Amino acid sequence: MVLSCSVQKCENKLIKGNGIIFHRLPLHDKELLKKWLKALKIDNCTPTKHYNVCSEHFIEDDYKRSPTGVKLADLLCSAVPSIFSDSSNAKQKPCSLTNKECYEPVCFVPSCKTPKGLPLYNFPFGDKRLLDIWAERTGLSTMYDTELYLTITICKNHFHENCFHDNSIQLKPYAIPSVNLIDYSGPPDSCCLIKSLHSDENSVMTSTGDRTWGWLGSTEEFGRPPEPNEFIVIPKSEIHCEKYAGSNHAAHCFIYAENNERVFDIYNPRASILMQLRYDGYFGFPGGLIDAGEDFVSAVNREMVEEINLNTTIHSVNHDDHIISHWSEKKNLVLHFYKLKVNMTDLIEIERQASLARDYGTEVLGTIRVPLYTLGDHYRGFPVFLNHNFIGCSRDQLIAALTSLNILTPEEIQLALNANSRNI
Ligand SMILES: O=c1[nH]cnc2c1ncn2[C@H]1C[C@H](O)[C@@H](COP(=O)(O)OP(=O)(O)O)O1
Repeated sequence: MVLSCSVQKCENKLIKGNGIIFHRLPLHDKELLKKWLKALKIDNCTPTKHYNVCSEHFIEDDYKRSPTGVKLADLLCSAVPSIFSDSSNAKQKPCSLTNKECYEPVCFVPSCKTPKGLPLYNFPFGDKRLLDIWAERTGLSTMYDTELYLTITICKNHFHENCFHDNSIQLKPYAIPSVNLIDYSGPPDSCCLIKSLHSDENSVMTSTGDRTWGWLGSTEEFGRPPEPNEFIVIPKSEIHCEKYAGSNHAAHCFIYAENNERVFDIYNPRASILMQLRYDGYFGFPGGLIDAGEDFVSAVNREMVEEINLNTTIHSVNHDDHIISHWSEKKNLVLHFYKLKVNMTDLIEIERQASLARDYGTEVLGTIRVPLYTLGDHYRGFPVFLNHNFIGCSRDQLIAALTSLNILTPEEIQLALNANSRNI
């Protein structure tokens, strides 16, 4: 069905490139709605969201402007339609959005002077959440029917180079604009890795074109077994530097409590540390990928709510809790690691709450404690644990945290690393 203007005698329709856009009745604002209904002479009807008023019924001044004065597609919150074919009081020129400063074939972004011939991209009108991010970053309201975005384009100059398939102008599936935008000043993003964006499971492919991964598709390569020395430590002072701006980032957390209560009457556990069994069979820490526009600390706190149901009003991580960051050039992935110290009573409560988490049973198959002691054969206990499979650089993170927090001495760690089942 073609969207058309509901105003009497107006025959405007949504046609790509005609520059006419449509507005719904302001159903959320009673006072304003009354004014619209009166102006539209429909105050005796029940207003519905299917009533559309085209831009021909508004004056220029009804529209918002960017800081540089370019007219936007968004109405001011006081705007009321006032131009009708039988109207005698139309003092100003009607808003004809066909003018070239905003609409095709130019880039929608305010103040962008698209050089001729630069590729233009349509808004992702098929994906509501992705659309919201594009809209927020370009200063466009998402109040409209998504069809309206067909008339608006954004040029190549607003995407980081990592948003494109190799040597092409084809955008990757979850690319988001992040460059040269007045309404966005965060780091340049390559791709938006918000899981819930992956709405059409079957269409999500891995980088090798395999369609069997559902919404894991776009991130599955991060979980591939690392090559020796693939992850290198990056100095704290460099984690925000330009070099890593186009990388994907993830943040995970070392939750621990001091615990010297003897196990089996003999072993001192030193500390209780939480790790988790992941959906892919690896051990890892709670945490995850950083969403577009999110900072590392907010991301790790959010992920801990999703994965272990952490009550972040009681326990949360802040910037000072950073332990270490690693980078894999091959995966274009930066992994940040934080600490969260709690007392034993709280740690037990965190374990209890974990089974109520949103991701429990799907991404997370259980919370575990790391055995830090070594049994009488010098192998079972911590050495065996270190021989399991760990995701990403989580084994290195575990060792870095144990060392930097003085939970085990470097010698104790080395002993465990050297311990070998062949010696028993
Ligand atoms: O605990 C970890 N330590 C270091 N790297 C990790 C850890 N867990 C995962 N990773 C790596 C490898 C993963 O593919 C990416 C993304 O993390 P993940 O937790 O899987 O992210 P989501 O929950 O899917 O957002 O980081």
